Amino acid sequence: MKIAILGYGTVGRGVAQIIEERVPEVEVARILELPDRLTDPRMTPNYQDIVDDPAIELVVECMGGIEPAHTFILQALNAGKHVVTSNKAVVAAHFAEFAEAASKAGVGLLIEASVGGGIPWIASIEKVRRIEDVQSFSGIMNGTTNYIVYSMLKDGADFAEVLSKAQELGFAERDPTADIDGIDVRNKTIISASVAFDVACTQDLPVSGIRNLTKYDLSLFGSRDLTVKLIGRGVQADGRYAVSVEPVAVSTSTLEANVPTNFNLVTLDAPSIGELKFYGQGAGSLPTGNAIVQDILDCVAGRRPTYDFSRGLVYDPAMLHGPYVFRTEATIPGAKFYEPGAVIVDDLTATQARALLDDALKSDPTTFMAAVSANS
Ligand SMILES: NC(=O)C1=CN([C@@H]2O[C@H](COP(=O)(O)OP(=O)(O)OC[C@H]3O[C@@H](n4cnc5c(N)ncnc54)[C@H](OP(=O)(O)O)[C@@H]3O)[C@@H](O)[C@H]2O)C=CC1
Ligand SMILES: N[C@@H](CC=O)C(=O)O
Repeated sequence: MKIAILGYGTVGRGVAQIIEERVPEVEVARILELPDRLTDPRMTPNYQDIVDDPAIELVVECMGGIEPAHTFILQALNAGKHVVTSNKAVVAAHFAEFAEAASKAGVGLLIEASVGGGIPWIASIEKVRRIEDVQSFSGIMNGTTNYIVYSMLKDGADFAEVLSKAQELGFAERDPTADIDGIDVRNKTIISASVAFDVACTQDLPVSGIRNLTKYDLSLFGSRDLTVKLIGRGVQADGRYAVSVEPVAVSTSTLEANVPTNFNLVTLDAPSIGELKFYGQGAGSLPTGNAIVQDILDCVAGRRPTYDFSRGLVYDPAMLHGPYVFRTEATIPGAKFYEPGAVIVDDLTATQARALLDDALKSDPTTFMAAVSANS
């Protein structure tokens, strides 16, 4: 199969390398590159050269961002080309539109690399769904923030210093605020919920990140045998669902607490299979490239995933609730002493907690908030 790669950066190069070294049945025939970087005869700065070429059967989009990725993906699908993408921002924003275009054109839309990098997460959700509903999912879906927390704890490193190291290593987003403010996990949570629950998941979910996490916060939780992880999660039951993204204080004895460096760990729960955990590299050139090449090979083998967002589950924020700790100088209504400088509110929904955090940030911009896991 002849394919084109849009965007020759960390992920695009990983895809090309894996295909060249290991997958002779696929040929990277064209690469969309910027006009000042045309170093290979396959490269073109003009997308029409790709979309109008009938020999190109599949387009890999790994440019990132919303536009022009959104337009290029739609043009490819409408031209009858399969699309494989790692771009969670554009999939989270336009999933239903892409799915409809792919279905109309009778082509594949494959998005494995958009969540969990090299981990076969989306394919596993789809496999579970052949038999039964996914009741819940949760996990560490962002390598950069896991790497930050891990390095702060292990090496006593400073937040900013580790973040720039994550950028150098190629797994932080171009705009790393997407990582540290939870936006990247929000996109991955939206995509996971869409596939797991058949919902056109709202973009308006409660999202908090680890921007204000300090070494003091880690020692505060550490004194109670807890550590902090940025967790995306979703739950559904009885025609309702809820999703959230927030720092969670988890027991140091859990698998989540012990996930090192930039690894991811995602979990799903379903009635007959029970709890399933998936661990691996959630980012990086070759792991992410590997997930894309797996999607390409699935497409060659005829796999055309279908996505159905018509189930009509109702969003119910009350489904996700529990205790929340705030390290702040602001006054938090209903809060009790937790540790010096920190208070706890016994039961809040994720949405209520996010609203309290917004209020607290007005008087103390350094406020940090974390949910306390039920297993702690
Ligand atoms: N890096 C990772 O580990 C992972 C990344 N992803 C996702 O994959 C996507 C790609 O990520 P990554 O490879 O890291 O990003 P990079 O920034 O390394 O690569 C993107 C490349 O696309 C180029 N590009 C952007 N717009 C255009 C355009 N209009 N025409 C031609 N080239 C263009 C960029 O050029 P320039 O730099 O000059 O703008 C850059 O070379 C993103 O959506 C990201 O979120 C998903 C999983 C893991
Ligand atoms: N920035 C992301 C890249 C992969 O999705 C991360 O750190 O996990």
